[in-house]
Amino acid sequence: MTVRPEPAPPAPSAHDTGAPVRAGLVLAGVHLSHGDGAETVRALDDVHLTVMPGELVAVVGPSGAGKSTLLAVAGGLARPDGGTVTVAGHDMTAAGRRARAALRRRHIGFVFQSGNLIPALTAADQLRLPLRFRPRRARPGRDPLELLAGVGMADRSDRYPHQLSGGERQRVGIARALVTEPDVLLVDEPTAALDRARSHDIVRLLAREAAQRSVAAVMVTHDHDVLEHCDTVYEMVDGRLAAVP
Ligand SMILES: Nc1ncnc2c1ncn2[C@@H]1O[C@H](COP(=O)(O)OP(=O)(O)OP(=O)(O)O)[C@@H](O)[C@H]1O
Repeated sequence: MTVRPEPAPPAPSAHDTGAPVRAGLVLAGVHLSHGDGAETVRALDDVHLTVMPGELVAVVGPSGAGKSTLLAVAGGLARPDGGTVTVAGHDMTAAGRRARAALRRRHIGFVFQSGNLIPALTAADQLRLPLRFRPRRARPGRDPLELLAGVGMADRSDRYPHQLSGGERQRVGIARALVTEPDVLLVDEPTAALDRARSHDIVRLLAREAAQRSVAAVMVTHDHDVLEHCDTVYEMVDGRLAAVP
């Protein structure tokens, strides 16, 4: 695990071409408040974050610090009050609602706490669904069965969620998020329902996929055990994000 001071350094050059590598995700001066009047909560307070392709960033912090809000804004699910969010070079904050939804489907994969799978679909069909609904000009996507094999689920591709363990459901959830070949992966507490060994397996898998597929990945977690697999760790406190010294 390496810890990097904030703000992130300039993009490095690609070894083979000398071309600059474009950041997968950039949040610059992002603010967001919930509620109004005396009830206002500043959930994000001047947040800066740069995640390069291939990098797995962890965000830790106390309950209510703003971590889920950070993922919602990074994923274009919520619009910040100020600042910009850029995904694979596209300014999400400048885009209208429909354009933002298209950018989200084209460039972003989400992984949720417990997999969030659809009960009536087999593991393979969980992956086929987002491929069917991908927007025009999106990448063709990965082969669902190959991808399931890659996450250790080759012999369970025809199982339904209730026939899978918590760790297996999470593997399917990760594969589903990756099947559309996103530039950015946003991961919310992936180990919350898992034991220690499974938790390490899942975060190792996330780090491997991010590195091999040049995905910029952000994982929110309360699980300090798994931080060793992450490239950079940030802490969020009262809406402010800081690199962990
Ligand atoms: N829709 C909302 N309306 C009003 N306040 C909200 C809303 N969503 C979140 N908040 C408040 O914003 C702050 C940040 O919430 P957020 O869910 O981002 O925290 P978190 O760090 O993800 O917490 P946890 O670790 O418990 O999931 C909290 O004070 C929360 O109560």
